[in-house]
Amino acid sequence: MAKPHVTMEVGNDGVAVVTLINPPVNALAIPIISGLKEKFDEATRRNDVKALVLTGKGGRFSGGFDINVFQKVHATGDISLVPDVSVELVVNIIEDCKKPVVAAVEGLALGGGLELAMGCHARIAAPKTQLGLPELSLGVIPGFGGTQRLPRLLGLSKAIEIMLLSKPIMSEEGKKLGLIDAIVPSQELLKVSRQWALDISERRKPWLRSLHRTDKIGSLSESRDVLKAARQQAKKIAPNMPQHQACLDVIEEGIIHGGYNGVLKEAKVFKELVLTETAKGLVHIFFAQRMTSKIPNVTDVGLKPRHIKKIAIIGGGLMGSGIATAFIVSNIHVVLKEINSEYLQKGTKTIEANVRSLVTRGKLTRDKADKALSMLKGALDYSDFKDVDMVIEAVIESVPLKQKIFSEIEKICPPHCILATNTSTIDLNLVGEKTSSQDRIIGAHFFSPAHIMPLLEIVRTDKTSAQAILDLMTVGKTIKKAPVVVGNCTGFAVNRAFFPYAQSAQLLVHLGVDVFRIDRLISSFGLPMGPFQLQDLSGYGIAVAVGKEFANAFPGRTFQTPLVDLLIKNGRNGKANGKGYYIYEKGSRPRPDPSVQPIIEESRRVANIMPNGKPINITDKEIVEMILFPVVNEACRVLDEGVVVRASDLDTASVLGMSFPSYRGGIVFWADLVGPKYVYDSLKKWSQRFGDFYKPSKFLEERAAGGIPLSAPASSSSGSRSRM
Ligand SMILES: C[C@H](O)CC(=O)SCCNC(=O)CCNC(=O)[C@H](O)C(C)(C)COP(=O)(O)OP(=O)(O)OC[C@H]1O[C@@H](n2cnc3c(N)ncnc32)[C@H](O)[C@@H]1OP(=O)(O)O
Repeated sequence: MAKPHVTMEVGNDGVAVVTLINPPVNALAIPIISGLKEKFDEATRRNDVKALVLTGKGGRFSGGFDINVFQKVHATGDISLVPDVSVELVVNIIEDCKKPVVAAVEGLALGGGLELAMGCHARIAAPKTQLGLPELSLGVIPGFGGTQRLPRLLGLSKAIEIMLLSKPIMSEEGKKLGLIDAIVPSQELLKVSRQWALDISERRKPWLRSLHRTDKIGSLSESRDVLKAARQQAKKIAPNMPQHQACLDVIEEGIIHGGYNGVLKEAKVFKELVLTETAKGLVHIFFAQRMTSKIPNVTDVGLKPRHIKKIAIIGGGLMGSGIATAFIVSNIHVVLKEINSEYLQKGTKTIEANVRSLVTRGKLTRDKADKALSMLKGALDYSDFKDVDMVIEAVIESVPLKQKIFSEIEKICPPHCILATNTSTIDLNLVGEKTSSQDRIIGAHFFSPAHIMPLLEIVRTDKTSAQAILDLMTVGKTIKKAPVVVGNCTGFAVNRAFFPYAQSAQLLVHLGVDVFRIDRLISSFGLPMGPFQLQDLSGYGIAVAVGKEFANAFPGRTFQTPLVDLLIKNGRNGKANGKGYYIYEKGSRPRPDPSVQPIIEESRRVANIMPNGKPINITDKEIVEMILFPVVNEACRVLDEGVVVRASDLDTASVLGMSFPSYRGGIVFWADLVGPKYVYDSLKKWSQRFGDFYKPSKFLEERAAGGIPLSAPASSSSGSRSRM
């Protein structure tokens, strides 16, 4: 592949077209930035150049500054790797250029890409071009003048919304708001941009420098009101992250002291933010998510994904109907099979409600909702299975039932059909034991609610074919899931690594710690809710069933709580019946229920594990660590057994499947920041006090002793096995 570079072609009309070339997204790598300086310098000096057009090759203007540079800064701590672009290039060379510069924008202009375009004197875009400043989602702020120019081009409120939410707009909206000067068909983009540039040079069109504009900013007091409201919003949406408030401070600087001072402050704050742990975590997750689509011997052996047009789902319960929803809204035909018409009707109703809720939340238009529902067909037998490309079984967790279903569908479905199960715990070899189609058997483990949660764990056995894995990965992306390929074991990667999460919380309660204190602390750490509220939400039946599975699979390191059974005995079933640890009332947030205390007390008496019968004394920090370090410990076993291809896959899976905060980089990345030795020492100390639940794994012990990060590849410590 050619190295990133910039070209310049000067036409007979006197327009120099400067083109960014760095496929696939023309990221602004260091050679691109130096190439831009060079070409602009040449164009300014040449007498035959009257005006410039800046564009990107391959139908995409630019995806922004090269994020690999951030990764290098994080690895080395050397911030000087980030070049000075905002003043040197965007202000001095582009915006203050003596010849007019027009940006010809197509496909996408994100981050630094849009910032370059905003430094130009006009912007012409192709239809449906994405425009945005998503830097906050990487833990930084726009650093090439975006915090100053965006508000000046389209007004403060909208600019803040685009930056705080990291949400791009389309060029059509950009045109209405004033960010884009004209929208023209892709094939005319360069022609119109050239003419526009000449028109500016001949004063037929205005020569505008965005940084100098004030017409859209409003009065100082209006701006302060907008900023105040935005600060409140930022506190809510990003409580543990520094970049949102920092972005607003920098915008304010520009409003009070002028755009140029704003740019100077922006450059300083940008560099400070690059070095934060938040930026490290978010940049790590950016690349980790993209790595999940690279599976050795699957995605690198020249296989072509087959097109999946029609699928069948067996079981219309909560999971089955959620999965069906995910497929039909992506225009894939679904046959939903149930055992009787009552269950089928129930499943269909749930799907309709799911689709309606997507419309209500603005995620789907009414037309698309109608189209989606027309892709669904109910069935009570297998007659519609003859031409399906994939079956996903989503019935209750019963081995004999699943075995029966798989031997039936093997006979009825076409030979290319993928036979998938949505089991969350059962060994896939058992599921497929009664078939001779082991190569087509695969796990498609969705997370509830399946039409919303982004993770799809693709579980493979030793016998699953590479083609089946590739097909499921591909259709997974079509239905907008993030597929992570994992190996076969109880709980697979996510539920396996996180089973100690709920159990450790239960253990702490039985050592005398308050349920609601635990939930508050875990929420403050950054998970959307604590373990007890989560248990209320997912229902106690699941907690009991899953608890048993893990106790059987991993005896000696599970805590079997008496509390859930007692809650059920007392008529509580969590959110489902409005009574759990919390009280659930329509229209109000869940409130801690004081009447649950006597049940907790009874459970403590039954478990009888408090040292000397007294509650333990424990700090807030210890509570968080005693809940999350056992997860790290199990994650170590997942890594050691090769259940994931690489440690960063478990990071992605923890963020997308368990809502572990992305700004902490995922479970393994976070543990490496905390330090394997510290995690090991803490677990060791607790195991001596509270038993084997906390006993450090061999993998953790070795890594801690050797000073090796948990994320280092398997060969970094001895004895790792592989299930992949
Ligand atoms: C100073 C400035 O203000 C700071 C900045 O500009 S920071 C950067 C701001 N820009 C962004 O956040 C955009 C990040 N990129 C994206 O959101 C998406 O990649 C995209 C919408 C541009 C394209 O999405 P999509 O077509 O699905 O392709 P996707 O798989 O994500 O990316 C394709 C490849 O480009 C790479 N890439 C995308 N944007 C990149 C960037 N800004 N820098 C480096 N590499 C980038 C990806 O890592 C991926 O590489 P791979 O093929 O080796 O895995």
